[in-house]
Amino acid sequence: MARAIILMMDSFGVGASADAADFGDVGANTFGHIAEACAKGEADEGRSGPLSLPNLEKLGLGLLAEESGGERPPGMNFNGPADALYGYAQELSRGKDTPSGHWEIAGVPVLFDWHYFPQEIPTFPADLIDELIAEGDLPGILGNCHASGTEIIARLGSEHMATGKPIVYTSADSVLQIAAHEESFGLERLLALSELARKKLDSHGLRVGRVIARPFLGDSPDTFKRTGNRRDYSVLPPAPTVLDKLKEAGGEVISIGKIADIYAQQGITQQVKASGNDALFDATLAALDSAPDRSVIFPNFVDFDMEYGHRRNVAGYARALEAFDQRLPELLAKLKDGDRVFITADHGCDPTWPGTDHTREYVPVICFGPGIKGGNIGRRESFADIGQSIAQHLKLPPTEYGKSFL
Ligand SMILES: O=P(O)(O)O[C@H]1O[C@H](CO)[C@@H](O)[C@H]1O
Ligand SMILES: [Mn+2]
Ligand SMILES: [Mn+2]
Repeated sequence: MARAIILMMDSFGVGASADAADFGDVGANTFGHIAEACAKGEADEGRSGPLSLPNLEKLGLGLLAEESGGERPPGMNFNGPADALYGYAQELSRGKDTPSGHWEIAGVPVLFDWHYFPQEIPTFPADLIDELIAEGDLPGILGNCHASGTEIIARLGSEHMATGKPIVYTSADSVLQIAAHEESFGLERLLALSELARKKLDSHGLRVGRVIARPFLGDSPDTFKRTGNRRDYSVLPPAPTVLDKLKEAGGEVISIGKIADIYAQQGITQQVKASGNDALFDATLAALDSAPDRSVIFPNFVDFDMEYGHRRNVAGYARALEAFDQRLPELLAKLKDGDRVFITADHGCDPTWPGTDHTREYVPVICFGPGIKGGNIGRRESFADIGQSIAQHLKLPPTEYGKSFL
């Protein structure tokens, strides 16, 4: 049995990378700053005291974070030896966005520049929006600016419901996001409009990473809440990833949560939907019971990023980390000979950092499984080392980028 399980802790950075200055992120450290706030008693909502991650610590998380961030995050007292291979990786891709991070982990760094919308109002090109309004049969749009997704539905949600104009916005990422009410506007209509926006961007030659449909419910700024029916419409990865190689070889690639969307359905053989970190973990455990030899089981734990990182909610992020840590023994108990678990992240999103966007950081690289001897694998030059290690483990043709640590 040879299987790979990739636990993607979306946005769990472990310290500003060497090129963080290019992104205005020198000093950012998602993990380090959460641990500091916890140690100071500043993250006591729904939890209390120093950050407690005993299971991740035994896998080398504190040890690797000391190297990547320059000091041991407070609360991390385990001195080894670790039960896992542990290190950290810098990103070759030029963006600190979700597709870049994910594709690079699967062996395909993004070496071109995405199209980003300017910090102006209106932010989107007039001809693009005119076509979207005409072909989408809309009375107009709201927003047309940079925004945080929860803030903009609180501000414009009521006007949206009254006028039927969808809220179209972007962020520091290469994204066009459309928020609309699931009932008053309609979920199917929102998804169709998002697909249309994807086609329009492509036909205008704009290399925008993703169109994201952001459905929400509620009837007032206090009750508006985004639902689990979010959909991402990504461009295709520029080259075959290790997932494509496994699918091609007849293996199973099981997407749990938004993975399939992030890879634009490429190289995916099964899709499991789940919303929220706990349900995603449950689905991962269920997949472990059924996945055959030569499988990749790939969940994305999106709450870290979407619910806490972007919302700059330190206590919430700490709670989610502790909850994730507490579930790891369930996963360990299910591993079979030949299983290799990889724990990593796609970028940072330091909840103590100014603004609401991602931060350019190193990501953790942890690998363990039955019979594996732990040890320090140091600083990896690309996230692609994970893809290459998976290619080797599953006896697939090598990926173009990355060095195996197995
Ligand atoms: O503020 P919200 O809508 O959550 O947007 C965030 O989510 C997007 C996709 O992950 C990112 O581009 C980021 O800006
Ligand atoms: Mn992400
Ligand atoms: Mn994000």
